[in-house]
Amino acid sequence: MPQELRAVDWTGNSLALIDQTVLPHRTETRRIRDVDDLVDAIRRLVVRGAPAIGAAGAYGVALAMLQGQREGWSREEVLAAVARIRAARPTAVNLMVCVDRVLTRFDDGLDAVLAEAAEVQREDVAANRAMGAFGADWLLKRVGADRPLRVLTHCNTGALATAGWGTALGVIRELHARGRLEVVYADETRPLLQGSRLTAWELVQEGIPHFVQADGAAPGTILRGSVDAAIVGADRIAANGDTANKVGTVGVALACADVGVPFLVAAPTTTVDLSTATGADIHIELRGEDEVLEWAGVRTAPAGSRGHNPAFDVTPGRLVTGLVTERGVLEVSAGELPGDQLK
Ligand SMILES: CSC[C@H]1O[C@H](OP(=O)(O)O)[C@H](O)[C@@H]1O
Repeated sequence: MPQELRAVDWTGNSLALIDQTVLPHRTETRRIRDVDDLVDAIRRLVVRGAPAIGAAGAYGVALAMLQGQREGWSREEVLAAVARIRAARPTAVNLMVCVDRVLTRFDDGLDAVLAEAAEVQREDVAANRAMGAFGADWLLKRVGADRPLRVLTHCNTGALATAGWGTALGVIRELHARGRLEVVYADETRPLLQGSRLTAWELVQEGIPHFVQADGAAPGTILRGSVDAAIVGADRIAANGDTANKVGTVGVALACADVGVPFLVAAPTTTVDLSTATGADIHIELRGEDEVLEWAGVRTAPAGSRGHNPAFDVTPGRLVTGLVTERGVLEVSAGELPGDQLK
């Protein structure tokens, strides 16, 4: 079942990545043995989602060590290769945090690096399960437990985006498991359709009732009173609660604020970056123009049009009702996050 699938897995001498660029129509696994192939896989979103690319980066340290053994690299060349993995995408802080954590074991050897990477993966699944319970408890208490809930989500935050279970989709899974979920509105999430291709795939596999909707439908769905809450993931959370997440998220948050619908962000503490003061300091990845000018290789915009393609936007902390982490739910108001509860 999808919640148990592993978007990232270590095979003993290579990384096995579910190729998320071909889902839902094909389920294919890519075997990655070289650093350049891992960097490419992260950049093309073969593997994607902040915690999942964090796990891939963690095992990437071992991958660089093994390739270095095969190709006779110096220590400096191995570390330079790891730096390329660490820099493969700029916004999701999990990639840097997880690579840096595993690098602390570098001089203890390959087995120690692999053990640390496996711990990163185990901890992420445990964090997601805890978030699911905390988030479901909070929603049922806040919105009321007299009927099942209608929840909106954006992008994909499920098992595919993590080491397992999911963050925001993990909360949705928990509500479903408790019989407290009526329906999910899943934003298709242009331009790469993580919602209609990946979230929908995970929901269909588990029989979770849902609608796929255009991103542009989300504010109207919220303002018309069709959802009880919105819950999304995150790629980097600044010290004041400003949250970088898939582009289109801030529109959901603004609509929720306008009508008083709770807007929750679900993310492990590895996504919180207390060294980044505000959302203005978060590097937002600008991706290729063609992703918005064509689909499946077919040009949709006229020749002569340019594409503006920020992969993320920043939701101000003042719009975040609550931050769900493995430590519990923080009611976020404008101002500093309680760092002592997040690290
Ligand atoms: C569980 S974090 C998922 C997070 O990552 C996604 O971005 P991308 O698909 O570009 O890796 C999106 O922002 C999700 O909320």
